[in-house]
Amino acid sequence: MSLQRFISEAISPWMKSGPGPDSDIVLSTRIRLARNMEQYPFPVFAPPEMAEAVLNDTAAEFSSIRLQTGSSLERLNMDDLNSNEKRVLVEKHLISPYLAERSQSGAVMLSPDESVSIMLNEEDHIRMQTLFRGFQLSEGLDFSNKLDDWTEEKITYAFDEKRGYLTSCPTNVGTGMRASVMMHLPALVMTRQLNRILPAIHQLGLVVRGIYGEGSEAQGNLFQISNQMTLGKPEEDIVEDLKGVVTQIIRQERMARDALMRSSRTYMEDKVFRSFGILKNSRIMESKEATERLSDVRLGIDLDLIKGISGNILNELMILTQPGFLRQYAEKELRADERDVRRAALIRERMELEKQSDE
Ligand SMILES: Nc1ncnc2c1ncn2[C@@H]1O[C@H](COP(=O)(O)OP(=O)(O)OP(=O)(O)O)[C@@H](O)[C@H]1O
Repeated sequence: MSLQRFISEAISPWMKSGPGPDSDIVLSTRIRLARNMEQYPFPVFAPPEMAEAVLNDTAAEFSSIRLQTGSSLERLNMDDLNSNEKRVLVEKHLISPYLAERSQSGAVMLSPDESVSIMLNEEDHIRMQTLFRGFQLSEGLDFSNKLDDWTEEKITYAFDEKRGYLTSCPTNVGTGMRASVMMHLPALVMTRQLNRILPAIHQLGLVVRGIYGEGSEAQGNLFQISNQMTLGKPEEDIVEDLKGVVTQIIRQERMARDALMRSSRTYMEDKVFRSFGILKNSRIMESKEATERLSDVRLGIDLDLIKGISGNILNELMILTQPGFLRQYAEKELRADERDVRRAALIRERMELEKQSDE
């Protein structure tokens, strides 16, 4: 396993193993735990030699983990990567932009299928991320708890009896957990119902973010919904509350899709097949248009209008057509207009491949 493997394919192996529960609407589930070591200052306050000690201590422990498949985690030091390699890892959601900027004493430990990513010396000493196909909050929490228990046997966490796990940012104190689902909600957007639902979600103590997390805009009708509160409730209750809200949203998105298909089937077919045709034929494609068209095609696949194309196309092409990946394939820096040409070519190529594999 090498760096090349992690940055050459847009779609992580964990995404490829078939659809997950409710994956017509929930693309993936993520659990993130923030943890710190008791004996060292938090990363923002740690002098370089202490940051290095944190990195060496934690990386040594995580290297000895054996996952269910018998595989181990691979360490990538930020120092050893060039800026585009880091950008690609950010585009794949495997590291944060913050870690990418922090070259000294920052690292990530990745499982071969990329479902486990542990950032070291990010905002906290340890940020453990686990990703799952579809809607799997309870399964995700179970697995993260196992990873956390295993780590806690080796590393003494900064923990306070009253406040729970101590973290750099006060918004993470307590459980240190963010549980989230990435949802594709085109019908709720089209019927303008999401504008009504979003404020209600906020009132329930949940956050809605775009595809690239905090501060990112919603693109391609993809919305990440996660817990805001980390204090005062056990992890299981936080996850149960989130599950309840997500289940409701799934129901409403399905009802909106059904209603649109009943009332405006021709309009829906036109929208889906028009985007499909444009993606298969364009010579210039801006990223905003690409994400919108890809969302239409994914909806077409989920409504069974488009057959023989994998539902993963949305996740894959959204990542593959980001600037870092495009640069990686071009093997040179690209201007924005050159990127648009390459993006269109890549999408056409990928669509052609899907067609061939269906024949
Ligand atoms: N359910 C999910 N499936 C796939 N990727 C996700 C999911 N949830 C979040 N992500 C990705 O994880 C990255 C981090 O997200 P975000 O900034 O929201 O979380 P965080 O780092 O845990 O946040 P914070 O530091 O604000 O607590 C982003 O790239 C985001 O798109």
